Parts: sequence; C-alpha cells; structure tokens
Amino acid sequence: MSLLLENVKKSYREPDGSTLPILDIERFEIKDREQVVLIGESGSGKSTLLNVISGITSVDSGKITIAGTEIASMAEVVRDQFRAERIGFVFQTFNLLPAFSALENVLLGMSFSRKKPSRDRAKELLVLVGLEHRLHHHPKQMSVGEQQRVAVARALANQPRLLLADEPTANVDIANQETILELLRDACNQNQIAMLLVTHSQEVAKQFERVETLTEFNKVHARA
Ligand SMILES: Nc1ncnc2c1ncn2[C@@H]1O[C@H](COP(=O)(O)OP(=O)(O)OP(=O)(O)O)[C@@H](O)[C@H]1O
Repeated sequence: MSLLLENVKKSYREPDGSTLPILDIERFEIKDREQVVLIGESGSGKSTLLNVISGITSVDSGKITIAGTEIASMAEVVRDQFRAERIGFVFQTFNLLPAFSALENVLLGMSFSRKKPSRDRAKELLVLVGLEHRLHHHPKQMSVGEQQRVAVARALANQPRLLLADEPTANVDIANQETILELLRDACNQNQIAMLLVTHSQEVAKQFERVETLTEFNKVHARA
C-alpha cells in the first residue's frame, strides 16, 4: 500500500488557548498506484490532512505509513528528507519561486533530495509537460496554466511514491484544467505513483473512480 493512516488525531490550539480538534481518523488507506479524490466542505480539514500526510504538520497521535515507512514518529529532519524524496506536491497557488526560471524551479525541487540535481532530467520533465519552449521563462512571464505545468514537473522531479495535489486546477481555466489533470494522471500511471487529490469541483471528481468525502471517515465534524 502507498499510504495508511491509523488512529490519526490532529487538533489546533485556538488563540484563546482552547483546543480545536480537526482530524480523528481511525483508518484511511490508499493502495499502490491508486488515484483518490478527496472532497469535503470548506474548513473540514482537507488541507490539514494533506499536511499531516506529508509531515509538514505533526499529528497529536497515530501512525502514518507511506510506502512502508512510518513517518509520524520520525525526527523532523529525517521526515523532511523523506518528504523531499518520496512525496510530490502540487498546490492551488503553484508555489513557484518568482526569481527563478521554469528550469531552475524544477532543479530546486530536486535539490532537497540526496540525489544530485540533473539539468537533463529537469528539461525532460518540462518537455513532458509541454514546456520545452518555456525553460528559461520566469513565472510571471508564463500563463497560469503554464505555471501549474511547471509545478507538476517539479512535483515529479524526485520520482515520488505519492503525489499530493491540493486543488491543483482551482486557478486555471477549463482547458488547462483538463491538461493538468491529464498530466497528473498520466504521470502517476506511468511511474506507479499513488495520488491523493483535493478538489471542490464535481467536474474533476467525476473523472476518478474513488472519491472520498472527508467528513465520512473523519470522526470530527465539519465546521463550515
Ligand atoms: N495553523 C492553524 N491554527 C489554527 N487553526 C487552523 C490552522 N490551520 C487550519 N486551521 C483551522 O482548521 C480548520 C480546517 O482547515 P483546513 O485548511 O484543513 O480546511 P479545508 O477543508 O482544507 O478548507 P478549504 O476547503 O476551505 O480549503 C479550519 O477551521 C481552519 O480555520
């Protein structure tokens, strides 16, 4: 299996000092190569779930196993390394660095892994997403669809086992939405990557076989 959450609990500390429970998940599994869409009301904890899976946010308790490795109990520095090498991310807002070209953004994605960044591989990835003519453009010189394609190339840079996508098509038009989804799905299929994709769009969700609603497997109720 690619991902297994067991008895995962996460709460935040409110400004008044009280505790705000967000996640209480007994079991959630994504099998190898499975592509899963996650939907749920605003504020129900979807981004928090992606953040605990990636190890950006620590859990209060529970186990998170990714490709056979339990990450919740790892020291932070080890978890950061694991994240860099095993998990790819695509965000709603792309998160590209504005001072760097498309090629440099992909190379930067590689620099967090222990492997040596390869310009050839970075170029190959940009060609794969159809941006061979945009290698040296900076984010502000590219359309939003192109920027998101750079983000997809960056997410694939370290050959991840799991791809986490947080509303990757929310800021692109319909034509680009299709392109981005196709790229993500093809890349996952071809490279045996499992994917968890958060979306608010029914259009996007209906293209996937497995659609999970967070409030149905999270014992903490939505706050929306
Ligand atoms: N660092 C934080 N500290 C305190 N509360 C937080 C923090 N991050 C998120 N929250 C709260 O946790 C809840 C879940 O937030 P989260 O962003 O995970 O929801 P979401 O389902 O992704 O929402 P949306 O669909 O609107 O993006 C929200 O009520 C939010 O205000």
